[in-house]
Amino acid sequence: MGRGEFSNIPVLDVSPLRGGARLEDRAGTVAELRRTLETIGFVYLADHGVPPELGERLHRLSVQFHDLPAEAKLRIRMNEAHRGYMPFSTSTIVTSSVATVTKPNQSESLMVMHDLAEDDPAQGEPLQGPNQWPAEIPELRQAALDYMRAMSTLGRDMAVAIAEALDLPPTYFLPHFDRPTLFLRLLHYPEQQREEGLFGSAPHTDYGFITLLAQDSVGGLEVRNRAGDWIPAPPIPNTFVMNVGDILARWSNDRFASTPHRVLNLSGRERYSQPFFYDPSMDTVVDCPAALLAPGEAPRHPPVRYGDYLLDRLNKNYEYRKKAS
Ligand SMILES: O=C(O)CCC(=O)C(=O)O
Ligand SMILES: [Fe+2]
Repeated sequence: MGRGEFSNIPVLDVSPLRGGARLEDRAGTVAELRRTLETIGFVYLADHGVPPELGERLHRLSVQFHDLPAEAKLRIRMNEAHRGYMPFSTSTIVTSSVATVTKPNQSESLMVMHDLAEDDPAQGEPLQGPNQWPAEIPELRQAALDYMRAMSTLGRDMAVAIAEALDLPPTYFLPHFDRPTLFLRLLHYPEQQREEGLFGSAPHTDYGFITLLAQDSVGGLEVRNRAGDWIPAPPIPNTFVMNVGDILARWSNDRFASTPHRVLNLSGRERYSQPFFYDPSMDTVVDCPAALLAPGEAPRHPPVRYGDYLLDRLNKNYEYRKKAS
């Protein structure tokens, strides 16, 4: 199967990739992971070790949050540190390499990032600041933090497996995730009409390393193959959809595919989803490992500091940041 040639997204049992499994038990799963990240860039993770109650609890609280009156949500409107509530019609993906996007996404969301202690020396640096929690739902904070912790364990397991899939030492990426940049986005998509150029989430690729998505039972996520067909990525209970982001594609010298996807919620129901973006430390320099290059071959991209790259993308795509940049 060549790059982009797919008509469905496979389910991978990743229990052999969880911490502690022996190398010889991992080889088959790693090979399958390599194949699917090269050709599709998307895969469902089954038997991933994240307790289902954590995601279910967060989902219930996300529904409660989005049910709050607009004034309550707007009290925690997104801050300069990229944490808080994003109302409808405030993000337009102008950096999309995939489509000319002009209509804002039909979604609202609460953005949570890695939590910083008040006395953390990084406080005040770009994207390092306080999370904002709704006073009306005090349980949300702990539920989100518990979920992010469990998902970070899975993210780290996947970073090890991804290194193996690239024939790098298993620990290759770990120093780059010393202080990982984490985003948990609690998204709400109202039902929408079919209309030219109107999307819950317009066609885009993700910025970061990997995305681990939990979605409810409604469906609407679609992934583009090489022929230009949009392949559904329907909900499968107790799995996450994992996909390769642009910075992993770049790190891998484009061996792994950061594949365009979109959300269209034509179901007639409200849709909720919880993508978790597991990204490297802000200070990490993303540079193609020499081991991925043939003798004399040049890397396809110059090295970039992840934090600089990320700020550039965010400044272009989010209304609230445009004035500042
Ligand atoms: O809600 C979804 O299913 C996908 C969301 C997404 O693609 C994103 O937030 O990057
Ligand atoms: Fe995405």
